[in-house]
Order: sequence, then C-alpha cells, then structure tokens
Amino acid sequence: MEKILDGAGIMQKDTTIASGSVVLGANQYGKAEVRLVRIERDTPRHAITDLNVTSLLRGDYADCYRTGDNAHVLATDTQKNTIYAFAKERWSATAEEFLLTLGRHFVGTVPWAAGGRWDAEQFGWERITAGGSAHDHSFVRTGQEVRTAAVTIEDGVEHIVAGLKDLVVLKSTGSEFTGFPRDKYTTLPETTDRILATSVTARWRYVPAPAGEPAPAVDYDATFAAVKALLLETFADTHSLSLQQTIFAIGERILNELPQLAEIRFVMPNKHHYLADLSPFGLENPNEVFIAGDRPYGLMNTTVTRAGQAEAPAAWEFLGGFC
Ligand SMILES: O=c1[nH]c(=O)c2[nH]c(=O)[nH]c2[nH]1
Repeated sequence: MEKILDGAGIMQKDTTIASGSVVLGANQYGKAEVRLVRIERDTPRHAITDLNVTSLLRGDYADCYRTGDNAHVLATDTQKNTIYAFAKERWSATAEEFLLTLGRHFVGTVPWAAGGRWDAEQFGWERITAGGSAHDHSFVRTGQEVRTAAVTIEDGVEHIVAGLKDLVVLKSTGSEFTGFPRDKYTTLPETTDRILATSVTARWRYVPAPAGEPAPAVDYDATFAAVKALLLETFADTHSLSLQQTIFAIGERILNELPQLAEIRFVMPNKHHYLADLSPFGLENPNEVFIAGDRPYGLMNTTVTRAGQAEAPAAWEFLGGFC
C-alpha cells in the first residue's frame, strides 16, 4: 500500500495529498554513503571502525516536493555533519547502536521527521601480526565479507536489520541437482556431483520492542559472529539437493539457535561451474576442470521466518534486492 504524508507530518496510509490527479507517494531523503573511519585511541592499542553510513528522513516533506518550500528540510549536508559530530560526541562501538543513536536524534529533534532509515556498510580490519604479535595501530583489511546494518524507525517502532554481503563460498562436492521436471526446452543433465558456489547476501531482523519502547539490548557483535559461523558450518555440512534446500537449512539453523532474531532473508546467486569438455583433446574430465560461469546465474531470494512473529514490511522497504 502506498505511503502518503498528511499535513501533520505523519506517514499516512490510505490518504492522499493530490495535485490534480498526481499524488506524492512514499519518499525519503538524506545523505548517502558518508564514509567514516573512527579510531579509538584512549590507550596505545588503537581500535578502528570503518563505516559507510546513510541517513534518510521520512515525514512531513510534501511541501518541499510540491511547492519548493524548504522550511522543513533539514539539509542533507546537516545530516552528514551530524554523523561525523556524533562519531566524536556519541560514539557506540557497534554500527547498530550508532545508527540507533542517529535515528533517535533525528526523530527526537526534527519536528518533521516522523521516522527514517539509517544504514551502514562496515569494512573489517584486523591487526597486522608483526614480530610475532598483533600490532597496536597497524591493520590490514579483511576481505571475506562486508557487514551491514540498517535501523528503521516507523510508527514508533525501532527495527534493527543486520547482515553481511559478498561472502563467497564454494563446495567442490556434496551437491546434487536431480528430479526436476523436463519439458522440450530442458537440456540440463541431472547431476549427483557438482560444484555449489554462491555469494551470500543475508540480512537478519531482530525481534523488535513494542512501539514507543527502545529496541531490546542485544550483543550485535556476538550475534553477527554466530550467524556467520552457523551459515558457513551449515553450508559445509549440508549435503545439498539444491541451493534452495541449502538456504533453508541455513536459515532454519540460525533461527533455531538465535532466539533474538525474528527472520532472516537471503539473496544468493547460483554461481554455476560448467564441466569443461576435454574430449576433443582425448582427455577425461572426472569433475576436475570447470569453466567458472559469469552470467546468467540462478538467483534465489529467500525469507525464513520464525513462526508467530509479526511481519515488519517497514524494516525491509528500500533495502535493495530483498523481497
Ligand atoms: O540448486 C539449483 N536450483 C535450481 O533451481 C536450479 N536450476 C538450475 O538450472 N540449476 C539449479 N540448481
């Protein structure tokens, strides 16, 4: 259902502000991709947090779109400055908590902001080992995945969605794909031994507090580590009958082990590996030489939900790729 703004600045459903027959629908605005590196240097052993932060306000902005009146428009430049100032004044160790602080600030102090979305990518760094020990202030980027976090405040509810992307995994056997229907366009042979590879994008939503109450206190770092470990372990240990079955097994395991999560969503391409035909050269190829496919690729968008948890469409709106 479309979201429309009423005169009091509340996101309304089922009402309209029309100009002729044209209506302003869902909208948000702010500053995207504010690159922020925060060093904690209270002791000689420094810590680094490397974020790409986006701040987007939602609320009473119809006049700005319709008449050009900017009286309610907190400049995107101000939103950017607030992010940097808060990194000094109101810093939190995790992206999730820092985004909550930003969201609560904007919703609490900007009269026209009824809600919004604050999200971040987080790039990992680990200490360089030098002289046999982890260095105090020299780091090397970790390459496995990018961590993500998104806070949405809407109708008084604080939604937290954490995640990761670009986590590329492959198993060289333990994967099959058989039993699928065949029609006159089907050429794919059945296989009981293939490579299974994907680049994992996953986002998990925490069980929210009721409207008007702060999000429950959670150890976001520990949950991230647990989700990643369970994901990798289940990918490795599941004998795969399809990528879809593997994805559900991962989601089921994560929700069974982590009660603080309400649901987890995945975007996973099937990164096909085609057996190279070496017969023209008189060579056999028993699953040893593959052509790594680029495109097209299979694509699985999957939601795994804890039964009984209310859906939260606001938490997912505008998060690209998730359905
Ligand atoms: O795991 C898979 N699921 C599919 O739906 C599919 N379709 C296909 O061509 N290969 C595969 N593999």
